Amino acid sequence: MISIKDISKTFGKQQALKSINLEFKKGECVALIGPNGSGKTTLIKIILGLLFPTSGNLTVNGVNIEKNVDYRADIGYMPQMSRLPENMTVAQVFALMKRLRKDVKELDTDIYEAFDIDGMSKKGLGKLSGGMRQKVSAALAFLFNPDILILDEPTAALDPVSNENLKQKISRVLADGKMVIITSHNLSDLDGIVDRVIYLMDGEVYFDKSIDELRSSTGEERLNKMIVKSLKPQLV
Ligand SMILES: Nc1ncnc2c1ncn2[C@@H]1O[C@H](COP(=O)(O)OP(=O)(O)OP(=O)(O)O)[C@@H](O)[C@H]1O
Repeated sequence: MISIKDISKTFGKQQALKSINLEFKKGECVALIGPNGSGKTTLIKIILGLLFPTSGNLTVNGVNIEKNVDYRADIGYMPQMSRLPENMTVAQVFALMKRLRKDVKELDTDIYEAFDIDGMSKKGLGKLSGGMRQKVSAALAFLFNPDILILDEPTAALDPVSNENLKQKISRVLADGKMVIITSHNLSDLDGIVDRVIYLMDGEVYFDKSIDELRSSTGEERLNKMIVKSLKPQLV
């Protein structure tokens, strides 16, 4: 579905990504984790076409993304910091997005309903709490039934019930054959939903392993313990 070949990205003298090679397949839920500044958001932005790589090649469903940007319609993105237009109400932003995506006939309103977006529809986006903003971003990410979901720290501001609602929704879309890439520093949020872990460090893939491999190599059941045991002692 997504094929990343030799992708590097530099910002001035800072090399944010160093020759990354990765393949993402249908139905996979991949955790993209690593320390602050390891390159997770840069990689996500490159997949989304929001940043161009300095070198390398990226194809989505076989199409080189530099040649065709239509692939973006197949990706639902929940950013770490949503840049929502502050002067619009919640209702207005959903109306606008629906007008822009008239091509999508079947909307997925599960998260919209679970998060009671109607209940905040008259509020201005600039007046929402952090958790409310995250709920609006999540509802928008799922709304147009994308094949690929990219969720950057999706649970950081969510209350426990909403967090659980989101996890259940992720499991359902995976069962439908969609692909999910998720980043989080809170590894317990990823327990039970991810089936592969990519650990980035200093812009490089430090390891890329399935949960089954991690379980058998570490003898642990919880993701955070698997990760700690998989890192060299000096890095823990
Ligand atoms: N627009 C930019 N200009 C200059 N440097 C940048 C820019 N964006 C990212 N970087 C640098 O690239 C490196 C990787 O940053 P990135 O945001 O991808 O890390 P991250 O793994 O997402 O971190 P975090 O866990 O803190 O969100 C960092 O050293 C960062 O300072």
